[in-house]
Amino acid sequence: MGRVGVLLLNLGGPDQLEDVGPFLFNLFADPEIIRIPFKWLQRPLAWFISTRRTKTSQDNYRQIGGGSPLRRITEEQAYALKQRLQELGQEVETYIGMRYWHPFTEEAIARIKRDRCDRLVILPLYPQFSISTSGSSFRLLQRIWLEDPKLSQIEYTVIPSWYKQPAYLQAMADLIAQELNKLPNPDKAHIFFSAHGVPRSYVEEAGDPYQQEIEECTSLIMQTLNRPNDYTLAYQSRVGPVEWLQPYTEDAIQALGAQGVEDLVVVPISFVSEHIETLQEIDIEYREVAEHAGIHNFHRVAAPNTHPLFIQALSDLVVDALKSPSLKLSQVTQLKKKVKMYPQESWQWGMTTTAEVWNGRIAMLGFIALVIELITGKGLLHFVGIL
Ligand SMILES: C=CC1=C(C)c2cc3[nH]c(cc4nc(cc5[nH]c(cc1n2)c(C)c5CCC(=O)O)C(CCC(=O)O)=C4C)c(C)c3C=C
Ligand SMILES: [Fe+2]
Ligand SMILES: [Fe+2]
Repeated sequence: MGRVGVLLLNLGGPDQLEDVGPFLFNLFADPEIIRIPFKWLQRPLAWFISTRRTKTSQDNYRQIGGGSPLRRITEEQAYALKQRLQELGQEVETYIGMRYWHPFTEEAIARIKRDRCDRLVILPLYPQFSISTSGSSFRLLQRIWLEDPKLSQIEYTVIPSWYKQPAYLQAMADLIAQELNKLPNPDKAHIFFSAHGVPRSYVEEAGDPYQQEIEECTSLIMQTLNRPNDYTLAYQSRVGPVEWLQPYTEDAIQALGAQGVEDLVVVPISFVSEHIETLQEIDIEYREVAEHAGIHNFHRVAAPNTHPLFIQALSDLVVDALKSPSLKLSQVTQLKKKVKMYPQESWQWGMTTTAEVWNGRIAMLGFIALVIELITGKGLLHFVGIL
């Protein structure tokens, strides 16, 4: 079979407080994260938003020890996966390609070339597909492949999403059961799935399958868990002025408090490692929301991290991918049906209707921003919540 590599894709996170600004710049400079129809505006806007957001974001990272644990945990997962595959008689080398921070995807590809891999399995560490996560990484890889003809020698296959994988569902069910079993009356607890949100337009206009995959994943986990508990699904981490998938986690927690729920068991559902959204947003911010809503027993289910069943899930995915016909990066968007990656075909240079509408919107926004800033001394983005 030759040399086999497994490329694990993830978002990346700042290792220390000084990294927060440049990390945020990389994130907002990604057109799959902020969709604007003018390429030239992307980087100035990314610079503007990241500069203004850095302090708030640093305060959050300070609360979890001054940096993201994502790199360390992803390295542990990569190591455990390699060990397990070795036990199964499958020698592989694992590589980590982060989208917005070290080790960058480009660095991983350089190592893959240096090691002369003949076969490569591309495995995003996101169980569900979203344009903003796996989609963005696939897009970047497609560009890297186009720019480097040598890469065409590597026989690769992509795993687009894997939220139905049985060992993954069992790992999630086991982690939930562990938390429920700590309670005096486990059946009474309300299980609260908190998924990372995306803007509603991703699903409704761009055809992102994310919401459907999250919903299906949640019910599959509940079936696997096989307990009588009530459950809710809500979406966290909204940023910016537009509407995101609803219900929002904070609203749903308040509604449950008003209904008299006393025990809440929160399950982070779109990530497979601890990071700022679990350690800070859920454990600190949403715990406080729950407390105010009268829910005093707030519990959080651990992320899969290196749970043996989760590592088994990853290794099963790799073994299956090596046996199946290969799936190319260009085939993923077709497979995910009508997903429209940025830039959408209708967005062209010149005076197209879309460009005209956007020119008008931007001019109007600039004017409103100026008036607000003159009256209040604060910029518009402060009010729309992005800063
Ligand atoms: C499935 C997971 C994720 C989706 C979907 C997603 C979409 C998405 N995110 C932003 C903006 C931000 N994300 C930030 C951090 C962050 N996001 C994810 C995962 C998903 N994002 C993770 C795992 C992390 C944390 C990494 C870490 O440091 O541990 C941040 C930075 C943190 C902050 O300032 O709040 C921003 C900003 C958008 C706009 C978006 C969809 C369009
Ligand atoms: Fe995010
Ligand atoms: Fe957040």
